[in-house]
Amino acid sequence: MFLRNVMRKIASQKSLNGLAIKKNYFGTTSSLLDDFSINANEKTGVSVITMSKTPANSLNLEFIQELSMAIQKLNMEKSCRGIILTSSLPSIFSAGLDILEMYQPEPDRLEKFWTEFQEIWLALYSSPKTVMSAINGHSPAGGCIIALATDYRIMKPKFTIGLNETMLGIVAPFWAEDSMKAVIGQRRSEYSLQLGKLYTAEEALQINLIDEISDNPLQACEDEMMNWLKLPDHARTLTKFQNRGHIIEKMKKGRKEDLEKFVKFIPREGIQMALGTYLDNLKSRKKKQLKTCVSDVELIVRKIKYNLEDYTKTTFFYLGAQDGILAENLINSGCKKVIVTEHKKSNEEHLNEIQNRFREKFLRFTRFPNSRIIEEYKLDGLEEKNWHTQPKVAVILTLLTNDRSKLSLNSYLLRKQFPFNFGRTPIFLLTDNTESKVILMNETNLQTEKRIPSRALSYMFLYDRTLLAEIPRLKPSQKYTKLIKIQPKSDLVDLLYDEDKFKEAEVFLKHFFNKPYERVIPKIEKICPNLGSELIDMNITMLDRVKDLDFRIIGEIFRLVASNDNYSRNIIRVLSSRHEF
Ligand SMILES: CCCC/C=C/CC(=O)SCCNC(=O)CCNC(=O)[C@H](O)C(C)(C)COP(=O)(O)OP(=O)(O)OC[C@H]1O[C@@H](n2cnc3c(N)ncnc32)[C@H](O)[C@@H]1OP(=O)(O)O
Repeated sequence: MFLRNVMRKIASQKSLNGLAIKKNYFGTTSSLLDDFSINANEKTGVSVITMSKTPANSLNLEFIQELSMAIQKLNMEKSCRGIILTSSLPSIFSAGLDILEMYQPEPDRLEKFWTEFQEIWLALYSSPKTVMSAINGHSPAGGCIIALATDYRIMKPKFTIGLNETMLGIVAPFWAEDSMKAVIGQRRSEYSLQLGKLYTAEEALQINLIDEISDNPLQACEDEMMNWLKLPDHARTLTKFQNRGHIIEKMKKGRKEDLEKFVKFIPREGIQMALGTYLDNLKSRKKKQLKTCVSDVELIVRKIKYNLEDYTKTTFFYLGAQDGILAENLINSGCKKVIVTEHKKSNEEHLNEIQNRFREKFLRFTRFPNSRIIEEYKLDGLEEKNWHTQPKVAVILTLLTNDRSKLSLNSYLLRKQFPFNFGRTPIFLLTDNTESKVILMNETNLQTEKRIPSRALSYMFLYDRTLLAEIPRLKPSQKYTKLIKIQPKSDLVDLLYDEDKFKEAEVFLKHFFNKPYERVIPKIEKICPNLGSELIDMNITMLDRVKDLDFRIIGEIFRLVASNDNYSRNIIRVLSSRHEF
């Protein structure tokens, strides 16, 4: 019966659940929420679905709904022969179900959530296409369930995978368990599930939970896919269903009961307590916790790769102050320097209040040119003209805005009135408002303006990669790809997240900072003739001035410098090992 249905579906390729099939689906499309994109290759018939829901590709209701819909569409698309699932996040394939959907849930949403999860599993497990997972990061629980629903799994070394539900005090659904058994066998499955085992890729390969290990799982999947696609689709698909039919039938028969069980089980007090504790542990695992954290900063911190402590010694520019709350929080959480820029008279009172409260911590408190800020610069003993030069090391723009008109205002101000020449200064964007990311789009237009050369912007994007991934409603085909293109080197992105490289740079810089710049540069130039001029070019000439800036940030700049032209990254290592510094 089941096979007959499958045959019918393959033969007709008619719409499923009323979904329309697009005439031509080749090229790249992205989900409405931009949580994933699909790249359909016309030549091979293979579609790559790349999940990009920061921070962890955790599966919430909306994400599952959209993903499921996309998979169902591909399942019906004649010209699609293979699907590869992967992730754009640097270390997570999928963190499984979004725990927040299960913690203190709303009954209706909880029901929908589980129904959709069942649906996506069915769409994958019973897909007539060849489906593969390029598991390029951790893949616990629901992430593993998704991977198990595909036909072939290739994983990057060192990351972990497994059905760890018992660790959360919950139980994997019977259909996930069945698919696990089908892959690794009854005994191993029972053992793994009861203990909530998470396996490294190497261990997972040993027990056949994955099929291969590769440093580039996506490429490896694409290569492997070609072998699968050599076979006639109908024969391969029918064989798949012969193998999986009983599991799919069992799931379909039991899904209503499974749903009832889930919606009863999850809200139970004991389960909620277990989930709450698990969530707390997940959060407290973070090495660096914010001491002071109110909602807006918390929001910001969720959206950036590094947490606020990484920025606390950095100079902040605070544009378009609405109420100064972010400035306060930055200061409370240890920020050494805050520069507040304000253009509106109406906010003056509040800003004055902040200034008074945190006077000793404010290096500069300013408004835009033509207002009395300039005098305040002078109060600080700095010449106005100095502030019309490029900021030395790092600028963090915090664009606190609530609506579009303010966005464009900020953008306008940044372009027309901001007194600094950003030059090559790395720019971080810190925001509490997803909409404000649109500002970046506006700023791309500024590439044509001398004031903010594209290189500065490219740094902004480097640092801002995770933010960009979150931009809602921004279609890759439009501005996003444009942004990506102006990254000077894509491998730099990886470098920025490489802890070891950070350390190297830090060691070097600690030596460096103990010496006056004039004495250091000639020595550097002996080893590397161009580095000194690069530094000057980058305006890091007054090292005594930037002494107290975060080493990590300066380290990043060094690595950017070092990796740019003819410098080898080893320079940093060589320099740091020389004790005369
Ligand atoms: C009858 C009931 C059946 C129920 C079936 C359930 C199946 C499930 O999928 S339950 C979900 C189980 N998932 C997990 O246990 C994974 C938990 N996450 C992790 O272990 C780690 O996050 C990771 C190994 C995946 C990645 O570690 P990494 O250090 O790289 O990142 P983190 O800093 O831990 O995470 C980043 C960020 O994301 C939040 N987060 C992670 N996982 C989830 C999740 N599943 N749901 C919601 N949020 C998640 C994490 O808290 C971090 O957020 P903050 O930056 O705000 O702290």
